[in-house]
Amino acid sequence: LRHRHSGPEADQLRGKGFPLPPGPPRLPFLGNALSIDRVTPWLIYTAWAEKYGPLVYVRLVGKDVIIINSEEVARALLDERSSIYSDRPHFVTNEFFGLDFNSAFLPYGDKWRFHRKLLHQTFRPSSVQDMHPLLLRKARCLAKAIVESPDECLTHLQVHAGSVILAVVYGYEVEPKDDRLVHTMQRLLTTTTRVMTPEREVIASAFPFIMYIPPWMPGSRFRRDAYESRAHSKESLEVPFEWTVNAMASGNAPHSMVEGLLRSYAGQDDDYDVREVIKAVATTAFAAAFSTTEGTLACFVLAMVLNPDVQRRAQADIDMVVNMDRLPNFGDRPSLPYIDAVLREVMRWRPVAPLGLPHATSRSDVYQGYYIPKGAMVISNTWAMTRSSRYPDPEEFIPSRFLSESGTLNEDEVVSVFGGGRRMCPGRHLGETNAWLSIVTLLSCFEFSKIHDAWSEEEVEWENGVARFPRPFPLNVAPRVRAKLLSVE
Ligand code: HEM
Repeated sequence: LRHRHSGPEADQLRGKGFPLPPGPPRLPFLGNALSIDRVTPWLIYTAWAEKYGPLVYVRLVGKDVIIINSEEVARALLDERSSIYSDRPHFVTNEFFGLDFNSAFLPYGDKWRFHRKLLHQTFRPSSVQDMHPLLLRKARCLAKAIVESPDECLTHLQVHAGSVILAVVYGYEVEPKDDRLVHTMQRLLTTTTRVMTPEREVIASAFPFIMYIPPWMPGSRFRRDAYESRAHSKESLEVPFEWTVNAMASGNAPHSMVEGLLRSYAGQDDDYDVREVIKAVATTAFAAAFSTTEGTLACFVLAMVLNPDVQRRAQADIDMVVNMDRLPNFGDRPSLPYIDAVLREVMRWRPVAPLGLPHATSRSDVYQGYYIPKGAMVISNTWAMTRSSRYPDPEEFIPSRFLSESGTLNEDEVVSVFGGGRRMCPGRHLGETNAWLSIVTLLSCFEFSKIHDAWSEEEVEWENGVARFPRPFPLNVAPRVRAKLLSVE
């Protein structure tokens, strides 16, 4: 976290006697940050919420950290005071590991604004609508792959996630197995997860010299990791981008984010090197979409395995609306509110980003009498928000909580899972449109069930990297009648 000292304005507020929000007692340097359960910190933050309320202050390794535990406070601060709450904390490891190209880590300012503009151009609702034919084709490919090897169902979800985003961003069609570009891009995510740990950030910011230890000295692992990470980062920025540039040069590039942006910015002078920005937003989109998409679908399959009644009801609805001689498509969406309710409940029940991405304050503030320092890291605890009193029995999977009495969808779109304010996920329309189609296609073609009655969620291991979601777990996948349609498509 870059040290943004409290300025005169902050001192004035502090001088007026506003207290910091309540929180746990001050904890020792290093000790506390490292003792916070790194695997599931949101559980500790949620326990603090019960004790201290919706706004918690904690000082972690010498930094101010504000934790927002309720949607009401998130809206009041992240949305309504977005000019203060839209910065990101500065992690020294981002630059060191070559990850500072990522739009999601940029400080609030003009450069970030330009990235957001390009992201919006590609992922706004009307552009996502143009992607419908591509998404339909991909959902059917996924279903076909599962028919062919149902035992690898969860791996197919991963391939599907990569395949959709590489087609959308670069116009690239992946090979069904061992695709070179998928490996390149996956390497970036694996390295990011391995090197970008809170421990490393704590160590690097406390002992910056560790980043300059020569490769032959003890303790140089840090630096060797950095070489590797920077190489992967460069590769994932350059290789797929070059693929699209070459495809454009040969006149057969399909429409994609990179192709569209290169065309619309061709010959335009700007304050930024537009080609470099296009590379950066493209790799960012891949990194942000891949695990969140795979994760949402893996949580969906887990929910179906654990809740056969929900699965039956969802399938009954589909079978009523969609004739057995065809597969569902986007036109069916308004007639299938329960499927949207299932999707919302998946995102609420096991949010793939339980703490979102941290924001930071760009100036000090006072909220409900509490002083919020400038430069504080602001964590939006989505886990707590998706377990609020608005959702009785929050650990139960109950899609009907999103339906009104007449069976239509209610107003609650669980927006907290996409973050808030000006930093809210720009890929949410694509994320949820693709998830809806994948879910409805899977439900129409397959029945998912436990391998035996005693199997429970406790046996699931969780991926805790860029996103949180179940690692492949054993399950039965049986084709339904509609799966036959896939072979004639
Ligand atoms: C279900 C799927 C997804 C979920 C749950 C999700 C969730 C999130 C969350 C919680 C954030 C942090 C927001 C904040 O700081 O307040 C975020 C940021 C972001 N997401 Fe997503 N996301 C999903 C899919 C996608 C997709 C498909 C893309 C791109 C195509 C994408 C691109 C981004 C980008 C670029 C950011 C950084 C925004 C910024 O810093 O300005 N996401 N997402």
